[in-house]
Amino acid sequence: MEKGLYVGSENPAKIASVKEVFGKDFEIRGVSAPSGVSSQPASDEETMQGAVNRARYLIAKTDGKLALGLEGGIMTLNKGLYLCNWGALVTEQGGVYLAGGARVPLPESVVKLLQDGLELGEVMDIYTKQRDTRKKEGAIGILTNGHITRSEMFVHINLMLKGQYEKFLTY
Ligand SMILES: O=P(O)(O)OP(=O)(O)OP(=O)(O)OC[C@H]1O[C@@H](n2cnc3c(O)ncnc32)[C@H](O)[C@@H]1O
Ligand SMILES: [Mg+2]
Repeated sequence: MEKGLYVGSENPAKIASVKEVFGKDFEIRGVSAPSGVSSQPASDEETMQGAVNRARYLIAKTDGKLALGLEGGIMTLNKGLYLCNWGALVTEQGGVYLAGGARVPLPESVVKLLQDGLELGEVMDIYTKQRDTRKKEGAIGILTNGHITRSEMFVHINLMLKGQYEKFLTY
């Protein structure tokens, strides 16, 4: 039987990114897992915690050899709001690997709607007049004119997680 890697999400953009990086060596299973933080994390700390919580939940609840949490959020820097993303890979033995993703400033029109209490996913749908932006190119795709999609951004995070995990195995 293939080794199982559980991803704490049913979002196709997240699952595709994990398949791309870990799919050769693991059977990838996407299942929703509670982040244990706000549905719209508002700092690096909270976003990272959401990723860790999702992964820890799945390593405890499943027979997976590895569990991976990916979390999107926003954070403040120099009075501006930025998109941020974190990934956490947790092993059966309880080891935790962390990696942070790309950050870009959020335009004022987006910030205004976030301050009204909307989630970034909802704001991006209003902004683009489309549905489910978060499952497609994501905020990062919209803000970078399609040069980096949400899935590609998570691929980068997953590669950083995979690399750290591999390094650990060879120590
Ligand atoms: O189903 P899950 O795995 O929860 O996936 P999600 O799309 O809701 O993503 P997160 O929970 O990781 O993100 C937290 C919130 O931030 C929003 N968000 C984060 N990154 C985004 C992106 O690149 N594009 C659109 N929305 C994003 C998302 O819609 C949520 O409201
Ligand atoms: Mg969510």
